[in-house]
Amino acid sequence: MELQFFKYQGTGNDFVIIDNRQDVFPKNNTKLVAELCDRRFGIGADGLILLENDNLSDFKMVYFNADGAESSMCGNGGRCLVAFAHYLGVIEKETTFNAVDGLHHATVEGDIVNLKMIDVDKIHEKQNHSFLDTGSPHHVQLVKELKKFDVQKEGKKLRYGIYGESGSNINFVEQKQDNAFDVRTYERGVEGETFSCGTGVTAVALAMHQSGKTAANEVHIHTIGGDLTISFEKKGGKYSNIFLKGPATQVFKGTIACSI
Ligand SMILES: N[C@@H](CCC[C@H](N)C(=O)O)C(=O)O
Repeated sequence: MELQFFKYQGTGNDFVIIDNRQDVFPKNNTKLVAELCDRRFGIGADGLILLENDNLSDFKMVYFNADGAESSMCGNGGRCLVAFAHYLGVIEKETTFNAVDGLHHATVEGDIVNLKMIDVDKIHEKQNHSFLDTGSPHHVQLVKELKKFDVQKEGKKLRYGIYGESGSNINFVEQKQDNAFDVRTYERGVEGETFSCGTGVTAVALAMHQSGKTAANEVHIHTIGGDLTISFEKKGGKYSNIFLKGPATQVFKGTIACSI
């Protein structure tokens, strides 16, 4: 059958998006998801997202990594799905939608989507890194000369080495100004470096604040694929009102033949 799809990107983190309100997509077909995300034999993407009906909110987000497995929250994917819902006319400029980590509020202004992330009250600070969950698990580590850093090799080593089979996403960070950081991320489920990771840069902003590298409540992050801003409040050891803001755009749409 012919499957209609849309391709979106948020700071270079790219996704195949499918309108699944009529329940047309076989969610348990891991092989099909991986094939659609394949950059040579499929459409090509870091992940695939379904937009579905939801009883509690405007729509539901179902996220799969490029390896075909359903996974935890994707921040850039969430921003792209909000842009898609706006394009479809499912929402106007404001929304609340349901995702694997709970309800998310978001606003759309042109191609800028501002997405509220889950509260964070646990940041594990180790000798040379931090670990926290911003909807997905993230290792955050400062390095020197980030541009030259071997993200693929070191990311892969840590992803399995410290965190076992379930793994973690691995973020390498270089501070540029008091409130500005460059970040490169190795994503589990993609098993390689992506151009940007939304839950990852959110984790970086909070970890840098918690460790005293910045006192700012609005942090600017530069990734390979573009710039994102993270704002938050901290009260009694808990980070809340965390917002991830940046561009999310439709790249192309089409149909693909698949045997489902
Ligand atoms: N690219 C994402 C993170 C996607 C989930 C991640 N690969 C995982 O399985 O933990 C983002 O923008 O947050």
